Amino acid sequence: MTDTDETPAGVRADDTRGDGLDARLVVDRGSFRLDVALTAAPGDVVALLGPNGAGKTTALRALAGLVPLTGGRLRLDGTPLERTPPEARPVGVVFQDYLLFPHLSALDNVAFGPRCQGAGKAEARARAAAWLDRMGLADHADAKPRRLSGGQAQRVALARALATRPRLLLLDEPLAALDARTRLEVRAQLRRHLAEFEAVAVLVTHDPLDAMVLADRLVVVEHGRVVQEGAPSDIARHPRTDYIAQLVGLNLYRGRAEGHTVRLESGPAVATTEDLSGPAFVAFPPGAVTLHRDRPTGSSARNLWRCEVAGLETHGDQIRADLTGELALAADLTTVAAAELGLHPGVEVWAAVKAAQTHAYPA
Ligand SMILES: Nc1ncnc2c1ncn2[C@@H]1O[C@H](COP(=O)(O)OP(=O)(O)OP(=O)(O)O)[C@@H](O)[C@H]1O
Repeated sequence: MTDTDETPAGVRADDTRGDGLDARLVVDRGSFRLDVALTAAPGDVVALLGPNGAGKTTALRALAGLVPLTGGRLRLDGTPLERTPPEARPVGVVFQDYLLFPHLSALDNVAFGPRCQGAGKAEARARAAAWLDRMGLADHADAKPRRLSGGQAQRVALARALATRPRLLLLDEPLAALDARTRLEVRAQLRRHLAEFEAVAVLVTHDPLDAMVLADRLVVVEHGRVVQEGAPSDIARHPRTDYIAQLVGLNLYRGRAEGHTVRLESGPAVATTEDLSGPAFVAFPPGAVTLHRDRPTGSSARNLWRCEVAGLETHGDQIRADLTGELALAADLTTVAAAELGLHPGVEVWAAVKAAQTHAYPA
């Protein structure tokens, strides 16, 4: 081990966290240094989020063994992997452009992993067929990648990664190659597959919505360092940097859509302009919320909630208010507006959001 493998105070040096991922990834690339600690329990979906050049892909490649660690540690289910070559790691990777073998059918692409792990041809193909079936692609088993749509190719790539029964699933910008409409559909499917996945999944994205919808926990990386991590809603309401306030500035809730309304799992209903039915997410930016001390009259906003100010934080020339009450949400307002409203923790406010400023997505 190198001198960068420090043990945090209070943690025993031989504590290997038997289950899941326990990593501190230190990678030097010229003048760039990545130094990121990542831990996750089986079943966790962690999103690495950050701007271009932050080091997300480097972290993912280090987990896969495609770039060597300069220092730190990498343990999966208690087993050190630093010296294990990529092909021998129990790790499945879905690359951004999928990297399917063009000359192989979808079935043989998926069977490739189990074959490499020593499965016989028939068994590998049977496993591959079962995965394609699970992905709703049984009818496309014989298709070559060029005949698959973007969404289908993405599912084949996911099936190929999962067919090896990885203990760590890595996804590099899994939705980036898709057009906006396909993306909605594939995001919802990917979310379901990740929810069923029993080991650790780490995905890299610079799309905050993908990160918030797909992951249980966000790890925000800037300049090779973790600047904040936590549950998506906590980060949105308590961003630690101006950059994160802008990046993860999204109020996002789960519920059930019926026409132009999404009834939230815990809380009120949110009016939207989208017409959906079934499980859905609904989101709106903190800037779309207007706050009032008295119940507004004559407002065209269809969404109106009684809230209390839990906290206020300044980000640049904006103030982010953390609100609790009928609905927990973040609201951005100017410092002048905050002063005029006399906002401080404990003050009761009405929060209004126009239906046109919310967006609903299938979940
Ligand atoms: N092969 C390489 N050799 C040297 N430096 C590299 C190499 N690949 C990436 N880097 C540098 O490492 C840093 C992190 O890059 P990385 O691709 O990990 O960032 P990222 O967060 O994934 O960005 P993006 O969202 O643009 O993909 C950048 O400063 C980049 O210039």
